[in-house]
Amino acid sequence: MSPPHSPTSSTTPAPASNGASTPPHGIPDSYRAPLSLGFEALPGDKRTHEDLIVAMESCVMTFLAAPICSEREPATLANQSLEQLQSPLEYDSLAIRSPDYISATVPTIEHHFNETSIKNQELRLKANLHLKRLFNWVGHLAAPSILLSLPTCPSVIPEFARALNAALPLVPYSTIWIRAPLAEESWPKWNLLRSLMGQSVKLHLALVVGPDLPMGPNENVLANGTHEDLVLVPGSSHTMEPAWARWLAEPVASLILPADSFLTNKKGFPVLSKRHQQLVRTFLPREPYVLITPTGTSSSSSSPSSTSLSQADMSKYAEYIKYLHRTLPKTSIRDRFANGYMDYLQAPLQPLMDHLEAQTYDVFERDPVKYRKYTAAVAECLRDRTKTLAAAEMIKPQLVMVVGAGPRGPLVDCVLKGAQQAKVNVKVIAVEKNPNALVSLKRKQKEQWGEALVEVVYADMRQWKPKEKCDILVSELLGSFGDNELSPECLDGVQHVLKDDGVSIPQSYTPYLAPVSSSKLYSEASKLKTPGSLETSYVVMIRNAWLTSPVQPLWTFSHPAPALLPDNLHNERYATVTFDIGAQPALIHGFAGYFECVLYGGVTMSTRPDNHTPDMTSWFPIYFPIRHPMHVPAGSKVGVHVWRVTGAHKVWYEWAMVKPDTMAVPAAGFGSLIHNVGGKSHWIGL
Ligand SMILES: C[S@@+](CC[C@H](N)C(=O)[O-])C[C@H]1O[C@@H](n2cnc3c(N)ncnc32)[C@H](O)[C@@H]1O
Repeated sequence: MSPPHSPTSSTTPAPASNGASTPPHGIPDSYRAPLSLGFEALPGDKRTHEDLIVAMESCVMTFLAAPICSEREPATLANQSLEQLQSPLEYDSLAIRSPDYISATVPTIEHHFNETSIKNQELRLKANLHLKRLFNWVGHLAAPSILLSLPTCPSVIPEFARALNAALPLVPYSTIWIRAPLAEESWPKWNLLRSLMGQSVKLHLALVVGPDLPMGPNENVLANGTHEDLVLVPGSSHTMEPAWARWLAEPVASLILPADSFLTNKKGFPVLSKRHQQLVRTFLPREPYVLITPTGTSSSSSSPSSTSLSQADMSKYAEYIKYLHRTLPKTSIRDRFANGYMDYLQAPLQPLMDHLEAQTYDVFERDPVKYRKYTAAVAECLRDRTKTLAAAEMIKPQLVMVVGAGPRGPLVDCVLKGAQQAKVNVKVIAVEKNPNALVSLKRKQKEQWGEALVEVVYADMRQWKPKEKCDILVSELLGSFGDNELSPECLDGVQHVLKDDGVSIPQSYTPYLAPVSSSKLYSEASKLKTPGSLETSYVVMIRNAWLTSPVQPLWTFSHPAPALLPDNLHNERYATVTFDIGAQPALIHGFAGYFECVLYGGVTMSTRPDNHTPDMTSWFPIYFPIRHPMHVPAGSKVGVHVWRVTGAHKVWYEWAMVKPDTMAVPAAGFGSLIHNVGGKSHWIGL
């Protein structure tokens, strides 16, 4: 486990747990993410801003998107002079004229960046002036967001990116929503834009979910509408089609549903196809602004057409989306636990070097699943150890040592419960090095267990010299990456107390990893601005991300360790794993780590996304960033090299990502350099 620890940012709530975070309190079973639902008024709509707000409220919607200008923009700015575009806006030319209702309004802007304008110096200047003029007005109104379309032609994107960069300071309170169709060809363009803009955190996506949803080249939708080869949705137990998964890694602020993406049911009401429903249901828990837009925004176009929706129609669409939201599956225990901590980076705990706080232990103990697993493991182990004993020998209790017992000794309770289930006598010794935890542990011994049944010892397990050896050694010293809270080093130091045929629970553990694409995690780590923030691992409930390939194992630690070498050399590890990138190119931001643990025999615990122990909340995944996001083409490979290195007083990881098929020299843009050399940015104290 990893307990509560210092948050990496002062603005986010502080979490805690087994390499994990403090769970949110009091989220009811029925909790659902809130729904923000709005409609889009198109250019040329004659209604005033106030009329649109009234229409929005009468449909019980929460926001609207509407053009800033009252007239539809002509296709070019040829008829406007440079002087006109430099002068203040005319009151009559504006549709959004005051900050009234601005918090419920997303102004939309028709820009003029296209193949013609970028080749004509005057038109290019005009397109820039026009954008700045409107951004200036939006900045004046302090609108929370602005919506504008991704240029369709890739050659236009560098100029568009530069113009946006230049205009961003004019809208300090706004985020930019880039309207782009959810289509294969959109992603490289979006990726180019945000890369040119330096991964700006102000840039978000407004994804247009058109009538034709993309499908990967080798994918197959079965006759019953289900998909052959689903991928996991990070931070949940759900799956989705591979061609859509990459969008989960993007900062999707809004989901735009054009009216022509809906079908009409027998009663004449708009409904979505099964695939559309699955897609919308996957995104809804991420709380996007759902925007209904009139017919004509097909998946191949990023600009809306010009037919408005009647109020009666809008209400029908709104009702349907509300129905989808109402009927979302119940939030899982894990999701409720992690609510508010999704994508929130935390420094991994150091339970060996630091003394954990009371609140951290409280968090650990809120996960009944882990303790049920330990109880089952102890019971199975006790049965196995005693099945060949004669009745007379059964009278002598099995000696079980719980090392790192914590303040309330929940693992001691597991041992006693397991012994009861196995009908085997036990004697328990609980060892703890945290003096504050001893206070409550002693009290529990006195008031609940009794001194005859449970002995309490204040000691660092590595230096402890008990009089007798034990049958079973129980511990829980695991971090989000398995061995990253120094379970191997602690258990090596205490394995001399185990009889020759004694058993350690856990018996072994194995870290797993997968490349992760997540501009969110990367920008959160970059934002920290601490030296080495991109060479440090973070415990984080990963959600806004795409695992580009299935997880693979690195190495295994088994206990008792077969041989101990001087200077802890036997606990050094190196592994290299190669991942196939599927049918879509990706931008990799590092790798995500998990672990699997064999407690005893068939009793296991796992945080792997593909076989996570149901409802277990004790561990969040771990994120290892790379300094330079790595572009990988479809069908290529990514190699990850990880070292576990030990020194006299510390243990650390070093890592590098490379492209094994090109053998490109690691450098910015190709692959990462070796990170955290010598543990310079992050290490775990022995
Ligand atoms: C992750 S907590 C687990 C607490 C409790 N066993 C549970 O499962 O809820 C690990 C505990 O091991 C203790 N610990 C870590 N290293 C230790 C050492 N070398 N000797 C004794 N206790 C240690 C910590 O103080 C902490 O209480």
